[in-house]
Amino acid sequence: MGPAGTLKLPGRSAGRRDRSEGYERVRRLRIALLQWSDPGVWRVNARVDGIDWRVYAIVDPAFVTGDVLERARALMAAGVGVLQLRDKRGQARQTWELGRALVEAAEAFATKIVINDRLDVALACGAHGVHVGPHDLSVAAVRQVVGERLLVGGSAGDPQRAARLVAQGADYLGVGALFEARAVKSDASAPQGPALIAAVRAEIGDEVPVVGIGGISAANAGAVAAAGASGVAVIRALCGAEDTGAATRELREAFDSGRSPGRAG
Ligand SMILES: Cc1ncc(COP(=O)(O)OP(=O)(O)O)c(N)n1
Ligand SMILES: Cc1nc(C(=O)O)sc1CCOP(=O)(O)O
Ligand SMILES: [Mg+2]
Repeated sequence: MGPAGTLKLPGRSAGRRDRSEGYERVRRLRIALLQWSDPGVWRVNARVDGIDWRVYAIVDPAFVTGDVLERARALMAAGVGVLQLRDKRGQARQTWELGRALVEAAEAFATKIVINDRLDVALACGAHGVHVGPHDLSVAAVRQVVGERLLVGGSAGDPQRAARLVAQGADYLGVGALFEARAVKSDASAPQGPALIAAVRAEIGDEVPVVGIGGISAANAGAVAAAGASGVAVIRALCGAEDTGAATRELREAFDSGRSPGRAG
């Protein structure tokens, strides 16, 4: 264990604040060189590299119009890089069954399946990853259980928490709420705007992919990209869309329109 409960991990052994300045400079230079030699590709680790983060779909059965599995398949067919199952209905059996169906469906696509909140369900259904927030298991605790096996995402509402999560071994961060989202998540913060993404980037640099979340649609995805996000995590604009494929494409195009050239996907 490192200071303040952070775990010492192979390859990413300590948080930014625990490292010497010299080590930090060399590490940043290495990342910058790798990114420069092949822009558009993350070089964090094998779980993260090569994932298209631009559209991170969150399938929440409470907000899906129509059949959940059909909606998820349409999202995968439309090329979402990551699909999170956010099932707040509270029955592990139900979530596990849906999770298994998603994992099976994803075999035909390049989509990574992430389970929200529940590490046990993520492991049991063979998902690629798990996402945890401030009221779930900590990123450090999840990492201790899964080692390098699973993609581990964490929620950050401010730059300091973002840095702590990276130090604990988070593979990526969900950062919000950028726009109004309290109709979906009653304890979401008031809108922080895309400036929150810029503040997180200023704190953690390009260490891990960062997806913005909260009230994101094609109308504001470009601003989220321009602030330095790797992608947008979205529930309503995808789960409630009449045409899933068209909504996904619009979101991706809007995100691309705000992106700086060379930023890793
Ligand atoms: C990608 C992504 N980012 C943030 C969240 C929110 O997680 P959390 O704060 O644990 O809230 P719930 O979604 O569990 O209500 C997320 N799910 N995904
Ligand atoms: C699940 C979630 N987490 C948030 C956070 O701020 O961490 S906001 C949010 C809801 C996102 O739904 P929509 O895309 O429909 O606004
Ligand atoms: Mg959670």
